[in-house]
Amino acid sequence: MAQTTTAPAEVDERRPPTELFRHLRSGPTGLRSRDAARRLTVYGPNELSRRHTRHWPRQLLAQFTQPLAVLLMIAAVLAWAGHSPALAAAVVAVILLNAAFAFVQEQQAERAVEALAAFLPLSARVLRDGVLVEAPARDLVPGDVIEIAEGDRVCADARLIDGSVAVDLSALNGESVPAVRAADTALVPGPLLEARELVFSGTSCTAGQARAVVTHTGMHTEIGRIAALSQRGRAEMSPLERQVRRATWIIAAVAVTAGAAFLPIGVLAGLGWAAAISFAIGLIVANVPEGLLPTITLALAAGVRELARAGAVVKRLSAVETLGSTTVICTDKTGTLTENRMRVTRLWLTGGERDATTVRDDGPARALALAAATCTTAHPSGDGAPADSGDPTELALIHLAAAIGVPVRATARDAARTGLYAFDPRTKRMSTVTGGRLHTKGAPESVLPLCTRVHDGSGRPVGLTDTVRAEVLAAEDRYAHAGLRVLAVAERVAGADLLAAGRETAETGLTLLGLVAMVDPPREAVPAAVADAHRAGITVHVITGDYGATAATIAAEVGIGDGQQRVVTGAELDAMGDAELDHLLEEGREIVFARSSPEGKLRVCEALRSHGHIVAMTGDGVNDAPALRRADIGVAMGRSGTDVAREAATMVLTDDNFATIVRAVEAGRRVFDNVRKFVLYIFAHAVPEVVPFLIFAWSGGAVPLPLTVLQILAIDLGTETLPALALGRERAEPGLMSRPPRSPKAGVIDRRLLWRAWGLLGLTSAVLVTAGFFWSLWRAGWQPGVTLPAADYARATTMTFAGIVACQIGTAFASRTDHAALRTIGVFSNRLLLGGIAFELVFAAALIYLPPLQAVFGTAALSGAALAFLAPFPVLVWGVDELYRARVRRRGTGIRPEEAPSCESATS
Ligand SMILES: Nc1ncnc2c1ncn2[C@@H]1O[C@H](COP(=O)(O)OP(=O)(O)OP(=O)(O)O)[C@@H](O)[C@H]1O
Repeated sequence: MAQTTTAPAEVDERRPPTELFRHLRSGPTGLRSRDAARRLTVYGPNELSRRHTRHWPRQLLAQFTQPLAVLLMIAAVLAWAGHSPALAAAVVAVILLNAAFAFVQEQQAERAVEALAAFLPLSARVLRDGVLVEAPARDLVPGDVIEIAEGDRVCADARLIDGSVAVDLSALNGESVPAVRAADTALVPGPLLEARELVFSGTSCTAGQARAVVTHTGMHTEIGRIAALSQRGRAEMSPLERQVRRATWIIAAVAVTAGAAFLPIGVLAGLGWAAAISFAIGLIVANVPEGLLPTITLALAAGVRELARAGAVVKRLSAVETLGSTTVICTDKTGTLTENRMRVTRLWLTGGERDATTVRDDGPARALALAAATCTTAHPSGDGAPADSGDPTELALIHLAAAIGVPVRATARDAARTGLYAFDPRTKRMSTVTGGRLHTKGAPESVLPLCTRVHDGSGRPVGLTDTVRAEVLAAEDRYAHAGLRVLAVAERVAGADLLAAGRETAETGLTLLGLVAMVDPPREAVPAAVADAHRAGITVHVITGDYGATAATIAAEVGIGDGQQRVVTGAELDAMGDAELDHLLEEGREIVFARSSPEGKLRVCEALRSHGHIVAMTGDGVNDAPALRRADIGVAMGRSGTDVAREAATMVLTDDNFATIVRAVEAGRRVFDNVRKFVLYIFAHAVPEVVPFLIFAWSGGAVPLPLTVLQILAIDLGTETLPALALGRERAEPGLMSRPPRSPKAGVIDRRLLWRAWGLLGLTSAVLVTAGFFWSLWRAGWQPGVTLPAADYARATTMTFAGIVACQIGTAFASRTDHAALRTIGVFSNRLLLGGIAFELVFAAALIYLPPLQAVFGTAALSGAALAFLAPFPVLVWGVDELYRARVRRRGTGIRPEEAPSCESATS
C-alpha cells in the first residue's frame, strides 16, 4: 500500500469556510483537475497504509512455535539423542520445509483477501473543473469539494459547506446512533469528533445530502491516526479450518500413540532400542498431517480469488464454505433479477392511456413527464456527469421528458431546486420543491392518499373522486400484471414557507398528474440460474419494494414460484404473527414479498435462520444493513448499492446479477468438495505405510521391516505434497449442483470419507504394497526368520517404497471425484495433478536409481520384472474405488444425504 508522502500544511478545519477555502487554495466550486493531480503527488493517495510487510518475520517464526512443529522438534531431539543423526536431520528438514510451505501459503491467502480491495474501489462524487464527477476515493486531495448523500461512505475528513447529513460515527467512537452534521459558518468549539460541521473518513452517511471541502486525506485523517496506532487482528478461523485443526490433532494423537506402542513391540521383536525409537519417530513424523491446515486455508483463498473473478467478492475466507451450504436465497428484484435499465412505455392520464414511445404534442402527457423528470436527482451522461449516474428509474423519466419535447437539464434542475425530500424506502415516495411547486413521485398507494385533486382530460385540476381513485389503482394493477413498474406523479403549488415547513406539511393536498409505467426486462442469465438453484435444492424468495403484481410477473418470467405466485405484501407481513410466518416459510413454496420494508426483510431472514436455513440475502439500501449483517451471507450490489450496504455485506456482486449468486454457491460447493478430496488423498496413504510395520510387529520380527524411516519421510515430504495441492484445484464434478445443500452440521471429515480413505483405498494399497514386498523377498529366496543379504533387503524395501508411490498415483485419480466416474471429468483434465504425478515419479526414480541417494535412503535399483509387477498398482487402486463409486451411483443413495439422485422438488 502506498503511503501519504507529505502531511498537508497545517489545515485547521475549525476555521470558517471562507478562511478554510483561502487556506486550502480552493473554493465552493472545488479544484481544477490539474491542480488536484499536482496535489495528489504532494499529499499521496487517500488510503490507509497497512504496513503488513513488517509482520512477516513474526509470522514466519510463528510457524516454528505451532504445537505440531514443536512435536516434530521433540522427535528430532530424540532421534539425535538416539544416535540417529541422519533421521534427526531428516526431521529437521521436514520442519523447515513445512514451515516455509505453510508460511508461503498463509501469505498467499492473506494477499488474496487483501487484493479484493481492488475489486471494490471506493469512489466519491467530487467537483473537478466545476463539474460533479465520480472519482476513485484514493484520488481525493485536501481542497476538493465532495458531495455526500445517503448511503455513502465518507472518504476523507471534511468540513460541510452546504446541506446537512446524518452520519454513523460508530467506526470512530463506537456510538451507533447517527449524529446530525450541518454546514455552518461559525468557528467550531469543543472536541473535533463532536463538531457539528465536520465529517470524518470511515464514517457513513445514513440520511441527507451535503457538500463538504476535504481537509485531510489518507493517514492524516482521524481514522488514519487510529489505524496507525492499532494493528490489524488475526483473521478468524473458518468452521472448516477449525474442524480440520481438530482432526489434525486427533490424527497426531493417534500417530504419537501408535509410535509409542511400537516401541515395546519393536524391542520385543528384536529390533533393539535405538532402532525401535527411530522407527517410532518415523511413524509419528510420517503420520502427523502438519501441512493439512495451511493447504486448506490456501484452497479457500483460491476459492475467494476465483469468486472475485466471477463477479462475487467475499470478505472472509469462511464465506466460501458457508456459500456451499446455502439453502435459501432471498433476492430483491430490481437490478438483480432484472437489468435495471428502465424505459417508460405507458402513461395513464384521466383523459386516457398513452403509448409513451409515440406520444408527442400532448399537453397533459407533457405536464406529467415534466413533473416526473423535475422530481429527480439522477444525472444522465453528458449532463453534469461523464456517464449515466443515479437511479435508473429517474433516468428513464428524464429520457421520457426529452423524448416528448420537455427536456429537463440536470444542472439547471439542481440550480433551480429549493427543497428535497429524499426517497424514503418506507413510504416509497420522494418530493422536490422547484419554483414554488412541489413535485412528488412514488408508489401509487403511497401518493394517491395525499392527493385531493386530479388533472382532467385537458389538464385542469378537478376534485379526485373515488371512481377515479379506483381507476388509478386498476390501471396500476393492469400494468403490474404485465410486469411493468408503476409510479404515480403529483404536484402542489403553494407558498415557499409551506413547502419548506417539513415533509408532512408539504406533501398534502396534492394534484395527481397521472401514472408512468416502465419496463425493466429480466436479465438474460437469470432463468437458467434459477433453474440451477432449484436443481441444487435451493429455495428462492423474492423480497422487493416493488408492487406485488409486478414482482410476481417478473418472478414467474424467471421461473421463481410454482406458477400460482404466493404474494405477501409488507402490510400482510406486518400483520402476521411469528407462528404464521414460520408456517408460511416451512410450506416450502417460493414466496414474493412485495412492498417490503427493511424490518420485514430482517424478520424473514431471522425466521428462516431459526429453522436452520442458511440464508443468502441481497440488499442495497442503508436500511438493509441489519438484514445483511444477520443473514449467513449478506449480498450487496457493487454497482447500484450503497457503501453502507457493501460494508454490512459478506459478499459484494460486482455485476449485481442474481446468476452470480448461484455461481458463487456452486464455487462454494466445489471448494468444499476439493478440500474433501485432498483430505481423502492424504489420509489414504497412512494405511500402506503402517500395515507393513504391523506385519513386522505381529511376526515378532520374523518378517523384516518393509520400509526404512527415511523412505517413509521421502514419501511424506517428496512425493505426496504436489498431487494433494493439485486436488485442491479440481474442477466441479458433474452433479455438483444436482444435489441438495450440504447440512452445515455435516463435517468435512465424515464416516464415508474415512471408510473410503482407510478401508478402501488404504487397504487395497496396503495389500498390493505388502504383496510387492513379499514377492521381492520370495525372489531373493527368503525364509521366515532368516536374515537377508543387504542388497536383497534394500531391493525389498525399495519395492515397498515404489509400491506406495504407485498406489498413491491410483489414489490421486480416485480422489478426483466424490461419486462421479473419472471419465466424466476427463482423465487428463487436471494438468496440475499430471505435473504433480510427473514430479512424484521423477523424485522416486532419483531415489531408486541415483547411487548417492541410494546410499542415504537405503534403496536399490529395481529390475524390469519388479517394475512390471508395480505397473498395474495405480490402475488397481483407482479401479477398486471406481467400482465402489459405480455401485453407490447404481444404488442411487450414498451414505451422505447429498447424494440423493433427484432433488428437483427439494426446495426447502
Ligand atoms: N426514485 C424514486 N422516486 C420515487 N419513487 C420511487 C423511486 N424508486 C422507486 N420508487 C417507488 O418505490 C417503490 C419501491 O422501490 P424500491 O427501490 O424500494 O424497490 P425496488 O427498486 O422496486 O425493488 P427492489 O427492492 O427489488 O430493488 C417502487 O415500486 C416505486 O413505486
